[in-house]
Amino acid sequence: MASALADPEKASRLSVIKFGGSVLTCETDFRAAGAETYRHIRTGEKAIIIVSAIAGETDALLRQAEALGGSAADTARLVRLGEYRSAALMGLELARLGVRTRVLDPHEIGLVAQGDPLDADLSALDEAALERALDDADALVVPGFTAGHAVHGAATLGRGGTDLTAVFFAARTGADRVRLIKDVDGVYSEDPAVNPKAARYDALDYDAALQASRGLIQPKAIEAARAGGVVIEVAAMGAGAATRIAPGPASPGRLRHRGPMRVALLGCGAVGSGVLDYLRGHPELFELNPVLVRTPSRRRDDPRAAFTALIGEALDGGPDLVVELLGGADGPAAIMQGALSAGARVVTANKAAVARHYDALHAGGESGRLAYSAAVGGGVPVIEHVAALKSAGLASIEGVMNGTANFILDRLAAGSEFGDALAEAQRLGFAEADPSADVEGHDAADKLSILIREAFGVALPPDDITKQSLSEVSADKAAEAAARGLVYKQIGRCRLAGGRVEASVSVETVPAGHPLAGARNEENRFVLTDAAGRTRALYGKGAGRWPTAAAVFADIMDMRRAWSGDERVQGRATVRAAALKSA
Ligand SMILES: NC(=O)C1=CN([C@@H]2O[C@H](COP(=O)(O)OP(=O)(O)OC[C@H]3O[C@@H](n4cnc5c(N)ncnc54)[C@H](O)[C@@H]3O)[C@@H](O)[C@H]2O)C=CC1
Ligand SMILES: N[C@@H](CC=O)C(=O)O
Repeated sequence: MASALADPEKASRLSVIKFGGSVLTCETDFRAAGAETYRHIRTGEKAIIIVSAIAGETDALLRQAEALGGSAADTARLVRLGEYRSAALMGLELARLGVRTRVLDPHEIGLVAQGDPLDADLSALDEAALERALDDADALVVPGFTAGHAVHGAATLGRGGTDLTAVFFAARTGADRVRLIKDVDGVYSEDPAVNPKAARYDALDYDAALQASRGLIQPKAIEAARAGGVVIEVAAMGAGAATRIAPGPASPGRLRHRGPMRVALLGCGAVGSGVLDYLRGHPELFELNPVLVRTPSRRRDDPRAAFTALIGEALDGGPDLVVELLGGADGPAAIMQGALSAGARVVTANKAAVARHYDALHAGGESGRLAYSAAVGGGVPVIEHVAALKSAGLASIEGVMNGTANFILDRLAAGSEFGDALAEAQRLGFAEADPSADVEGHDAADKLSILIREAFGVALPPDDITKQSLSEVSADKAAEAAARGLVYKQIGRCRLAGGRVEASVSVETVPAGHPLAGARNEENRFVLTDAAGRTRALYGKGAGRWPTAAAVFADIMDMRRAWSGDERVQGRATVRAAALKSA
């Protein structure tokens, strides 16, 4: 099918992901759905997210319509509200993580159906409108199950119709992946909740899928996939493996279930507390040791976990995974080295420890056992992009890479006092425990030092990077700059010149039209440039509980998949050199 999105480079980086009512059982489930979406975005994919109503809402709305006894078209108008609500909740969750997101109602993208208004078939989509929306967003959220209707104004697509919406979008956009997220890890010969001995399939053709997946996938969606040549993946939240529904022979495949991974969480502050919530959302995947905090007595009323001040208790029994979120450099680095030597995997957001102990933390460690995506950029997946674009020959990186500094400068520009702006950044959980790290540029230098390692393989300790302090900037100076069309920014820069790396953290004014000038609040921005002058810009939230915890949790889920042998998951290589734009 012809499509404005059929450009192979764009289409191969586009996923359609559908979250059904079995995984959206209550409002807190949107947190897990957001984390699942972020996992795709951070590998460089764009995603169209199709959502169902929260479980039970459609039935309740149908009962309400039935009691009133209106027309089919008015029933469709009422029943669609469950999906509209889910789309809004998903948009809010993704925005909280800093994912550039747009929620689109059917009329904004010309999504139209025909036939019975309560069991309609999708017939039209304005692909050009969708492509325009994708230009400025990494995730588009669309309510499933509903569309406009030329005759009746509104329609729903029959039970399970969100599957049909997802397949229709995949067919029309040329996306190479449509993933239906369910509460099972694939299609079984029968419902495994009823018959635990039912056989799971790795692959099924469309006819076999129609037989096996009754009650799991809407039959109209399977027929639409067959007609549109769409490969459907059916998977559980967070899983790599999926059942693929595509032309070809059926292939049974039982997954190896390893049970919960034992996790030691060290630190439960701004970031650790968010990570604890994510971990608790998956009791089937993670078993928590007592969480390391300074004062367990202050946690008496926190029912989420057991707490301890003793590192020995936190690491008791040799956990499979250590998540370090303490802050500081030497102490945490020693703990992480010990854990790696003992064979554990380690995830951290600690840039000071990684920058200062890079060699020790990478020495002897099996590759892939240490991950620190959140250490640079918070929720902006800059380390992933640098790793993937390295082969294109990166020449320089510049960016706003400290959320607190950017937040303060933004507030100064709005007339706030320096002290008030800093206090607010601390209250919001952006600042380091010692905020002079943010203000004096040490934190940005730590991040730059890590990026230099990842991009150029060169060791440049953070202490050797020149820095400028923010403290010279005031509201008056910011106002003077604004009158001249300039904006103050703290900018980290590094570039490879004649085999040597030059790097600095400066506080300077840039013209309002500069790519870094528009960074607002705690936002981070990065511009990666290759030797041919092609650039790639990355934007997102660089600090704060949820964006950072989502990045940490994405690393944790990668570790869990590797640990359990569930590695059939898209990797970092999804970000391609083609993602670089000519200047
Ligand atoms: N807050 C943010 O936006 C981001 C933070 N990070 C990094 O994540 C890490 C954690 O940051 P936050 O959660 O913001 O810090 P935080 O200060 O809010 O939390 C750290 C927690 O660990 C506890 N802690 C420290 N040393 C301890 C020890 N020896 N024993 C027991 N408890 C101890 C502290 O009491 C505190 O509750 C840091 O390395 C930070 O640089 C990275 C990206 C963003
Ligand atoms: N203090 C840091 C936290 C994230 O790395 C910042 O403000 O950027």
